[in-house]
Amino acid sequence: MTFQTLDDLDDGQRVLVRLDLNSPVEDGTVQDNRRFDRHAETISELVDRGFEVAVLAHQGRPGRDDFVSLSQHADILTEHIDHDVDFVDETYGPQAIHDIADLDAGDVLVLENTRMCDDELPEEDPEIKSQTEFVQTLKNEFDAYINDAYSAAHRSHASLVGFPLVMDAYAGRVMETEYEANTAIAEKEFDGQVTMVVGGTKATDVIDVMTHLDEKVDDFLLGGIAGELFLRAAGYPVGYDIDDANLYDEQWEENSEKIETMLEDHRDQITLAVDLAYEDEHGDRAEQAVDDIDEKTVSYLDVGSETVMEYSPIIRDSEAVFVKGALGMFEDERFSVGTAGVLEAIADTDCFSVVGGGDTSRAIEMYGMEEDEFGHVSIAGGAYIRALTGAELVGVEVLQR
Ligand SMILES: Nc1ncnc2c1ncn2[C@@H]1O[C@H](COP(=O)(O)OP(=O)(O)O)[C@@H](O)[C@H]1O
Ligand SMILES: O=C(OP(=O)(O)O)[C@H](O)COP(=O)(O)O
Repeated sequence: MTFQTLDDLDDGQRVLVRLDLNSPVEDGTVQDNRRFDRHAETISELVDRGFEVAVLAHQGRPGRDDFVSLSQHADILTEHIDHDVDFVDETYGPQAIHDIADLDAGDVLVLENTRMCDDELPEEDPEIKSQTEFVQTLKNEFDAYINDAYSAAHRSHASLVGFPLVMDAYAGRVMETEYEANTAIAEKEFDGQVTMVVGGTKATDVIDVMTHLDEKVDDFLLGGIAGELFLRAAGYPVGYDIDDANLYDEQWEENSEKIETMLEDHRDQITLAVDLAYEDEHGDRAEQAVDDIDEKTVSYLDVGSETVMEYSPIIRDSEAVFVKGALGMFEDERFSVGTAGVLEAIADTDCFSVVGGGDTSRAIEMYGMEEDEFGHVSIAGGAYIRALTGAELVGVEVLQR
């Protein structure tokens, strides 16, 4: 490992710490999850060592329902570290600078959602990000920058790649452990069948990575939004938006060519759902074989039971299984059949497994499984599958300079 860690940092300094607290939001309420647990270890260590700590993090994407303030995150973090965490509703404005100046040893202050600043997005070269007003203003307030956000390290955003170019930069404990685990996993070789379960809502991330994993992975089992897009490419009348959610059409525009090429060149490596589940007029789960769908009139929220029956033996025969993204909206028990079914099949075998994703890893406890039934549970989704390809993550690269 070539980056500096908290072991290289003298106690008691004023530090700017980038966490990934990006969480599911239900009806405006931020849901506690494994990311808080893991980052709490880094923050607790900094508090115990007398650092003055300001936290940078993002939540959601502009224009989506999950794009909310970090005020609730500060409260959740308080519970996890059993120590007061303050919040200021600015990222680098005058009030934020004032509150940062007021920090004493052991204080923790969460700054507002980085994605509320114009400079944070879009993805640009680290050099450009390092010159933004956001980075240039905050850098003067701190002795060092710590990046603990491995799960966001595939994004070239200001708060992730700008600071290491203009400040002393270190990896936090989560960055360190996730980097070590995922790099070792990427280097593993398997004699037997390697399976990747691909779901979730961020189809663009997974499709891009799938095109680089076709030699490493023998079988991709599809579900979630990516699964429906693949079904669309295979000629089924699904995989487009029928409401305001904007889950499918934009990602279809971005990826349709890649999906069609994957289907043409690697059809034998791709297993698609044979049935899908939706909410019927009584509010119950109903299932429909994909061959019987003439027109998409409902939102499909899970893969069906037949699909789980087809995926389970493939998992049982695998030497390694990688999961990225949920097969359905598992937070609602009616639509947990696909995600819980696949995770249970993995837990029941002695294959090597990795379950990744801030959201997906929540399903483990939610459906009565234990973390130690899996080889590695990563709080990263897109970052970990990108690491599997052997590619460096931009946020890690800048720490290694
Ligand atoms: N068919 C679907 N419709 C709506 N949401 C879905 C569907 N399938 C999966 N999801 C949602 O995907 C989320 C996980 O997406 P994503 O962020 O890509 O994965 P992760 O957080 O695991 O990286 C879950 O919260 C789940 O509710
Ligand atoms: O949740 C995240 O990624 P993940 O869903 O792939 O685990 C990261 O916080 C990155 O968020 P983004 O995909 O909105 O850039």
